[in-house]
Amino acid sequence: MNIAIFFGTETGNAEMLAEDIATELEDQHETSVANLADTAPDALLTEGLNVIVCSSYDDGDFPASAKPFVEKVQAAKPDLTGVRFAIFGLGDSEYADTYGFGSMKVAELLVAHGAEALGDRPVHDAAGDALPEDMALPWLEEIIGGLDA
Ligand SMILES: Cc1cc2nc3c(=O)[nH]c(=O)nc-3n(C[C@H](O)[C@H](O)[C@H](O)COP(=O)(O)O)c2cc1C
Repeated sequence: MNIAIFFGTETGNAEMLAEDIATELEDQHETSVANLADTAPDALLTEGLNVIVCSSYDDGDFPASAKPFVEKVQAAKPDLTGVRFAIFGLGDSEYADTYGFGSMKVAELLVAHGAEALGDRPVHDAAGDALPEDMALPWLEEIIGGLDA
């Protein structure tokens, strides 16, 4: 399957996780990794799966590298019908009022333009003990397994 992995980051954690996901999947799938900052809305796959890894910043805002993509979607208002995506958030529960809001807002934006969200939207908590890859890889394998079935 073609799997395009996109990351929205401020300080690099989402990029590291995106690379880890690609490394894990590349034996069995065609994978690519791209920064949302360099991504146009029409780069989202309509065949295969889009995986988005996105952190949260400031008051539940998008991280810096996601902002250009969000602005492009808001300006172009693309029809994203046929685009399927799975999204994984990075956050910190110390920001209790805006925990995981960056990934939530990206998901809402894509769905508002017709894309389909697959699975739930886990959020890795930087204040917790779990490693992001230990959460993200089983989550994604389950989603991919559902598509292969
Ligand atoms: C200044 C600042 C603001 C943050 N704001 C939020 C927030 O509103 N909500 C949240 O869930 N996490 C917030 N975080 C936590 C980050 O999303 C988390 O550390 C994440 O792992 C960063 O990933 P990145 O390096 O890919 O940007 C904030 C972190 C910093 C340093």
